[in-house]
Amino acid sequence: MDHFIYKNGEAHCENIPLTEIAEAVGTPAYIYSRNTLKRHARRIIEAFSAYPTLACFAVKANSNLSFLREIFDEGFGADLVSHGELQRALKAGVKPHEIVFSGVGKKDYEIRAGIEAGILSFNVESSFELESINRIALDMGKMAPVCLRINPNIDAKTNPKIATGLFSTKFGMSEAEAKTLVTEIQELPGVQLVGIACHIGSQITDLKPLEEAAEKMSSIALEMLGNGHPLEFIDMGGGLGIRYKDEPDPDVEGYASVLIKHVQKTGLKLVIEPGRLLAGNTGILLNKVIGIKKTPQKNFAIVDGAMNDVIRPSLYDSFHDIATVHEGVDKPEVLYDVVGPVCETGDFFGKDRTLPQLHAGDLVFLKSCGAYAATMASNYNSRPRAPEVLVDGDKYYIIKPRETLEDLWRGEEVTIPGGE
Ligand SMILES: Cc1ncc(COP(=O)(O)O)c(C=O)c1O
Ligand SMILES: N[C@@H](CCCC[NH3+])C(=O)O
Repeated sequence: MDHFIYKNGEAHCENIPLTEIAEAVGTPAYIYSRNTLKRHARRIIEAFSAYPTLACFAVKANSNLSFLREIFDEGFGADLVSHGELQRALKAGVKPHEIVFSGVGKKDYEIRAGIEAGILSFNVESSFELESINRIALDMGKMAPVCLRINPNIDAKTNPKIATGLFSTKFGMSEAEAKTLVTEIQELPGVQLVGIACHIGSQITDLKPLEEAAEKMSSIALEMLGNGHPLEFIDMGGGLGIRYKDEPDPDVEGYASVLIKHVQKTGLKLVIEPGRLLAGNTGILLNKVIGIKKTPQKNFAIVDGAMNDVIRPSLYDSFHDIATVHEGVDKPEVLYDVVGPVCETGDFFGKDRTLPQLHAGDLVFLKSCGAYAATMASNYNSRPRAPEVLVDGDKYYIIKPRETLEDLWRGEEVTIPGGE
């Protein structure tokens, strides 16, 4: 979050005071630092430059078109999970042959669109999906590139809701099933094997499980290559975690070296799918205090952002740091639950947070909202989606305007015969 800094007692994103953005676009608003994003992207590319690697940004982390454009301009491909993400990535200028398409339940129209676009690979998660891809490709007179997503049964030591590499989850297939399917693929004229993939989870702060996965995947690849299966790459997924609270800063170079150490034994190209690592600490959600409510037990700071804007605290009990836009050095410190206006007890951004005393109208910001914030937003309680702003030095751009109240209502109603 190093491009969000206090100057003259007031928080800025790069050179722009957050108060200026609040005046221009209102609150709540997502604000991203372009230079932080560029720096993160370049650090990843540099860390993997010692080995032939394709870094595919996990579009689910942040699918704003301008945000994506910045990432693709730095040489990233895309990891996607839906037709919608495919369209957004293409619109933002990704090279189609640098796209991997993940997901346990791809529908026929999504598979067709991926084949039409000419993507690098479908990361196949089941035998039924392999059959669908083969059927659709043959129907289109094409051959679809596929990669088998293996579940390596490794504990990523992260929040269970975002762990994906254990057999108890719906993701991937066992090593045994993958070994059966690689042979079956030879009999399927509509698909061509290009690789194997895994993704063991998200917000992983220990390199050990990631290394264990790389070791396991490399040994599976060596065995498949030995049996004459023509692999081109190993896709190690994403997952390296960031600092939300007291986690270590991500060791991008250490991460690159543990993956490369094992994958290079196979001679295959490496694919990675980072999401949070690029985007998470590039952005904030700026909020205004609507009012302060005191009860015998608590002080509630009720802000205008809510769980529909950033759902991570409500959904995963995730910690996001909260700060005031004005430093408030001369103010007494008070313990607050920072909550939104949504009609749910679970609508909170932070509990028992010590902040300089707040009043209605004060601006507070929720940190680490560059990933899995705007993309997980909803219209719950019929609230409009917040705008997104990209700051670049002395300038800022509204890269998505606030949804208007009319947008929320328009085209929604179908009047049934006899209805009003
Ligand atoms: C298949 C796949 N790839 C990549 C990612 C991106 O993960 P992260 O944002 O933790 O890097 C995810 C999300 O967990 C995923 O499911
Ligand atoms: N949405 C999750 C992570 C992504 C999981 C995707 N497999 C989060 O906010 O942390």
